[in-house]
Amino acid sequence: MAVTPFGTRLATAMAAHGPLCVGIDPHASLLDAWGLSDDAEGLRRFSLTVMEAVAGRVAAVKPQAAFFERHGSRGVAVLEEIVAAGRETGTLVIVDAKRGDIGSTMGAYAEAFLRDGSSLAGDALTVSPYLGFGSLTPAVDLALSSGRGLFVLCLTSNTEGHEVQHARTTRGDGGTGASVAAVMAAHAAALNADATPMGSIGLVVGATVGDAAGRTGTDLTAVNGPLLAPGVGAQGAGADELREVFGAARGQVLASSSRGVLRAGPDVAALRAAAGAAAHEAAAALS
Ligand SMILES: O=C(O)c1cc(=O)[nH]c(=O)n1[C@@H]1O[C@H](COP(=O)(O)O)[C@@H](O)[C@H]1O
Repeated sequence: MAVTPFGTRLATAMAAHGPLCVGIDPHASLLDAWGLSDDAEGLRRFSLTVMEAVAGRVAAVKPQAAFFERHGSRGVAVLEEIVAAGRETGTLVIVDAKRGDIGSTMGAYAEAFLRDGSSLAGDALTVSPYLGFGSLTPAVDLALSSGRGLFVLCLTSNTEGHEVQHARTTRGDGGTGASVAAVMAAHAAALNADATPMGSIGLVVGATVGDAAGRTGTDLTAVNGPLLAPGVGAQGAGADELREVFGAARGQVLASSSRGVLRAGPDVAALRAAAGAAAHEAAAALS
């Protein structure tokens, strides 16, 4: 039986629950604020509480791998539990591991995060294209053949990203070419061509980047794939910023908030209310 592509599954989830992804970022300070120990057991209780609050109620969750890896193998086992919980509850899981390496090694990362049967394989993976977009080919191939997706870093929410992402490439004749971000977006657009309602190769474009897409000549409307927008909430972006950054591309935006929602915990009802409010705000901003 043919698998349903990630882009289709995400579009359905966004239509049902609104354009919000809840980031699961168990910072040591949040574990402490929730009265949990900074160890694998605290991490597990934190993460399962977030899933209890939002699973089946938001379009996606995005566990940030570093916060699990810092607890060693027991932390990674908790990440596996979250991936399994997503599958059981029908909640899309974007594993935010930001992998990127030479193609032969990228193949192994793809096997870990995108292969059917791998305990770390959610529905999509964040990847870094800064070893060259072509180095991601093994991940692109496995994602597309398994009905999974990728979110390729394009214009990240941190200001340090400019020196790489806003830099101009050199044309064959030696003249100044497109920006690096625009080149990454064009690669994604090519992979998503003809997909409906949208393709499975998304981009990460921070909600904090202001008019960066325009300044770098990055055509977000042409991507025809999901645009993951972290930076909502704790990094200061809200409805106005989402509208400014995405303009006519706003229909494909999945706004992402971690601490802005997680700070409402550990009470499940309060977490659920915070996620609902964030989803409502994102929907209003992006409609
Ligand atoms: O890929 C990401 O998710 C990401 C890209 C980016 O440009 N900026 C960014 O903040 N993120 C992630 O999004 C989350 C933001 O968390 P909050 O600032 O707490 O909402 C973190 O897990 C970041 O690693």
